[in-house]
Amino acid sequence: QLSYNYYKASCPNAEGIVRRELLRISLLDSTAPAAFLRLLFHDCQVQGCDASILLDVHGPGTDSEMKSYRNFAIRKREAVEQIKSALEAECPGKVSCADIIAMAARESVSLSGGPRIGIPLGRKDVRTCSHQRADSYLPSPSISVDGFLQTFVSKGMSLEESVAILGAHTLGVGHCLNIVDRLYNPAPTDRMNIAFRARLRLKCPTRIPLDNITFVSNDLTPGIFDNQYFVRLLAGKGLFHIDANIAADSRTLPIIRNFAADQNYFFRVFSTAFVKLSLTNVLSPPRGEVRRQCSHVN
Ligand code: HEM
Ligand SMILES: [Ca+2]
Ligand SMILES: [Ca+2]
Repeated sequence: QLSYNYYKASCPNAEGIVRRELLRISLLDSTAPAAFLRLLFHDCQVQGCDASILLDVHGPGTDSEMKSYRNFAIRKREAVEQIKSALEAECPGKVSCADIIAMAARESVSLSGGPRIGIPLGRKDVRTCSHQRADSYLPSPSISVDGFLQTFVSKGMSLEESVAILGAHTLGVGHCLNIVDRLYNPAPTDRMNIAFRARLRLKCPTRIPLDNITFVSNDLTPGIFDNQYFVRLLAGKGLFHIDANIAADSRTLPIIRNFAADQNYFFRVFSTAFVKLSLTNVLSPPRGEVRRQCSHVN
């Protein structure tokens, strides 16, 4: 059973240690918070929030999810291991890797200027993973609005919460290979701002896969958790198909307008959406374990 004070007796300073380590990591690499936030989504979206994405073991039925092309540019798995080591030093065998991913994502949001979000803890770590499952459950950047809504409504989110959670794209970057089709072969319905497209073409000069080394930021303030992402969507400056598509859909457009106009409102809805994301199909005893090392089952 999850609860807000799960580690009160077994590791009272768990959240403080995660915050301290995350700060240390982010001071060395200011792009780390974006990576941690994406990591939570990519963990929870495949099997549930169970740290399956951290497993390295390659054996029968346990291919690392990192083999999936959908996990392209996932970063900071090794930094989760660093946080884990700090926790093991203080309270060995107590804090699960799944909880560390959730806490690190939560701290990343507030560290970047976003809302402080309370999340229940007590997730356990899974013993299996499959890269095929990652292939089929992680969404493509050109997913339809219907597919996008289904993904999040199935986690108990409202329409508003589904739009808010995509506001995570206020942080971080996208690689050219994920946007070149919009730059060089756009659908007639694609309403990307013309000046924006011209600028992106300069940053992504060719459409060949070499472009996996070039990237552009998700919004103008990729290190700040704010509502700029929604402001930019209204100006035709969304990066990926799905970003642009929700700005062109009559169900989601009014919500984007509200978030662009009122950052506090976005923060409130994002917070409840974040909690729901972090509770996707969690394991609690007798299922699951607390790994000693996040990259390996015990
Ligand atoms: C239908 C849903 C989604 C799609 C299709 C999608 C797609 C993408 C793509 C293609 C990238 C760029 C990867 C790259 O080229 O480096 C990206 C980055 C990112 N996504 Fe999403 N995403 C979705 C939902 C989410 C959610 C729910 C979150 C978090 C709660 C999230 C957080 C992020 C972050 C923070 C980045 C930047 C990562 C970095 O800078 O390392 N995304 N997303
Ligand atoms: Ca998972
Ligand atoms: Ca931003």
